Amino acid sequence: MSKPKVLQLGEIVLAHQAWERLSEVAEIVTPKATNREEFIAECKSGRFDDVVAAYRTFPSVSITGIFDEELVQATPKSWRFLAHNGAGYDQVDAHACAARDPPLLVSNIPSIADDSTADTAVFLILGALRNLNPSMQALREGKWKGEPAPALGHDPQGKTLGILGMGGIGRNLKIKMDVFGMKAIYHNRKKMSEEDAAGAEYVSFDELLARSDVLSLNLPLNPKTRHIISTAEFAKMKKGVVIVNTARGPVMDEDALVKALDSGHVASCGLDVFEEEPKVHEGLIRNPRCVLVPHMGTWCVETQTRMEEWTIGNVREAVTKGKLVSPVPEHVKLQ
Ligand SMILES: O=CC(=O)O
Repeated sequence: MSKPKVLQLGEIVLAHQAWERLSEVAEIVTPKATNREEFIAECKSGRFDDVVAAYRTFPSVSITGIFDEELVQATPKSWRFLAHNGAGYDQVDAHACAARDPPLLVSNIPSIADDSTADTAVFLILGALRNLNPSMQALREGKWKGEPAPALGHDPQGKTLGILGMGGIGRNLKIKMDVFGMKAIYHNRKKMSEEDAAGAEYVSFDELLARSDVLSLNLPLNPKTRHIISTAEFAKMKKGVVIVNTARGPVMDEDALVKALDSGHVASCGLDVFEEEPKVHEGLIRNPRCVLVPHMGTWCVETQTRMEEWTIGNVREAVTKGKLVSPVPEHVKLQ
């Protein structure tokens, strides 16, 4: 009997053994396409007609484009599962996938990226709050601390950390920043149990904006959260607030952030994500008070290995048992 087919969209960099073991239960196929137009044509050509599940990475978007309605409608009906290697799945329209007949069920990686993403947020909070970037830049230019010396930074101890989007990463960050003496408040659509919020205080959105000394964005990107932080929201924040974003660039209006930085209303920021990656707003590049990291939140051997293994586990479950281990929340009830 022939094995079910798995479509590989993107490279396996670390979990080679798990990937090899997958070929005991599935035949791996790879696309010939090098861009979206070719990929859609390949889907329609019948070449993927026996594909049951696909493994996908973030960079594979350069071949397929966004998994939107148009692409989902071009996929063959045999293709029932899409295992995404990442926590955030804004490159995949989960609603369009659910609406297809039969649904194309999507999985992500649930908690594996929490530590490394929260660690990146800790780095950005400390870097932005302590104003470390100008002196680091000056040192590399042979100017020691720089002339004049940079403005003094601030200690985290006793400051209020506002977390917008208290999920696994927000909770992990809250616990880590307890050690630095920060008091955490959070806003979600719904209040969580004390235990899930790790003791952080629940506040309204406006109260979060008004009380935070450091505001950390930890919410997923979707049509409701796009530009959730813009001019009106900056106006409600304290003068001298520090903004940190390890979620997705488009949850914040970058133009509005640059204006708020230029006026001094926002003192500094730490960003791992940008609105139009890999493009970075000129107003952020020229401002030494911005600590900028090129989307490295999970860029660690251990985390990346576990992410690949987990995603391969989803593919394996799909082809052997006809279900996913960790479907995205919107698809839990569909399988
Ligand atoms: O950005 C990284 C992820 O969503 O896993």
